[in-house]
Amino acid sequence: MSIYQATASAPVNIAVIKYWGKRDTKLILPTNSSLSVTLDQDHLRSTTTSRADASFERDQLWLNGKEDEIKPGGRLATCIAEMKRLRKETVEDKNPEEPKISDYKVHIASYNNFPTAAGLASSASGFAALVASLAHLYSLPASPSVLSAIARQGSGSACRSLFGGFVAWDMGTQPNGSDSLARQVAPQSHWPEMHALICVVSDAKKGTSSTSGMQRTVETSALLQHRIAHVVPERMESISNAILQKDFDTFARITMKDSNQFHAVALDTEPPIFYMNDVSRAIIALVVEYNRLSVEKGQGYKAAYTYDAGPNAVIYALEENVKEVVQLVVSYFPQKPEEFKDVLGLFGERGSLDLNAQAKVPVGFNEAVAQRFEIGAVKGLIHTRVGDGPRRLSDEEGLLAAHGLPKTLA
Ligand SMILES: Nc1ncnc2c1ncn2[C@@H]1O[C@H](COP(=O)(O)OP(=O)(O)OP(=O)(O)O)[C@@H](O)[C@H]1O
Ligand SMILES: C[C@@](O)(CCOP(=O)(O)OP(=O)(O)O)CC(=O)O
Repeated sequence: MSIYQATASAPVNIAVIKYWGKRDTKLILPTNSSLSVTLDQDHLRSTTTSRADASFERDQLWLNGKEDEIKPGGRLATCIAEMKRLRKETVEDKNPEEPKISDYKVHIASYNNFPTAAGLASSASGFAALVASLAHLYSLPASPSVLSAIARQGSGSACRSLFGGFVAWDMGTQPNGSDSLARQVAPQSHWPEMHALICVVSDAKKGTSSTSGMQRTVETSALLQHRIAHVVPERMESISNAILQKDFDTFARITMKDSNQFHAVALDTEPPIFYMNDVSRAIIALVVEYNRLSVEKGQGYKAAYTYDAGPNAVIYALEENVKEVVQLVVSYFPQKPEEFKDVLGLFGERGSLDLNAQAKVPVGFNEAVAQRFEIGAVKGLIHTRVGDGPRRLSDEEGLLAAHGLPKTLA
């Protein structure tokens, strides 16, 4: 008897032009286009196994070993139903020899190798991995662009995780969402020197979810309307060009301005929404001073901070400058030795990184721009880089056991 099963992993993406606001909350159609960098799934990823079987009684999903309810009409149910529809229409109806597995219920097990719902974009990698694994299970001829329209209905930002590299989500104009799709601006190989340092300020579940926060902004913020009409269209074009020309200075300026404006529209919401805290703002001060010094030396901007709907910072920097940026952050936010994940081996045997440094800042750096914090203010640093899109994994890497329940429950 055949086993119909597939496993895929998908990356996280962190936007540099932020998506914030929906014009259609059911189809998840945004009020502005957005653009992100896909991060390397060697470090942060969601892995999902899907299986279809005639014996299954209902669609079920386990996230990190715990069953997550698939609410009728909810986002998970919509994505699964859309994938079954694609299987039926593009495979089974066209070829009667194909098994009618779109009629079977599915069991899905997923695992995030980083904190879920902590502002580290788990919904993005999660829905991208879900859609990618179902696409393999159903042997769909669908392109990443078609799949992006389905992942979008799980979580808007998830549509961008269907591609590697630098990815735009074009807002589209059609009421049915047919042109609200992700598109690759440049592949990972175009600018592999683009690295990212994630400063984990908090890995707790956040107070105001992106979904409810952005709707409140749409309903109450006049500044958001200005952003949508007059700011984002031009920024989308300028940052795409900066990426194509590998112009880090322009990339950094736009990235930081857009993060600032996103948090300004959050503050302009009624009641106001605050996602950043004192630690977030101190990291901004460090990056600003670091760039000031670099511009003074005639070298342009060398680091760019960005914050999503939470206090964690993501700092983009070119590979050649990452060591300096890490050292700077660690000088103000000392780390426990085990909490700096030097996954790319930047510091060898940690020879040149002083995890408790008091004053390891570049010459000329104004140390008064921020106070020095205690161990634990930044709970960990994750160094990663631009990465590729979803990957199909082997059956050995599957998360479901023979009986169709997660291996972790077996
Ligand atoms: N691997 C996964 N498979 C399916 N769904 C997932 C997966 N990971 C996360 N999700 C869904 O995404 C939700 C978390 O999304 P939420 O937007 O609250 O947090 P986040 O994605 O970490 O933060 P943000 O999107 O603001 O950066 C989870 O509660 C779950 O419903
Ligand atoms: C600040 C953001 O990270 C907001 C992400 O919002 P979500 O994609 O999580 O929202 P829903 O579509 O309601 O699921 C910016 C971005 O990723 O572009």
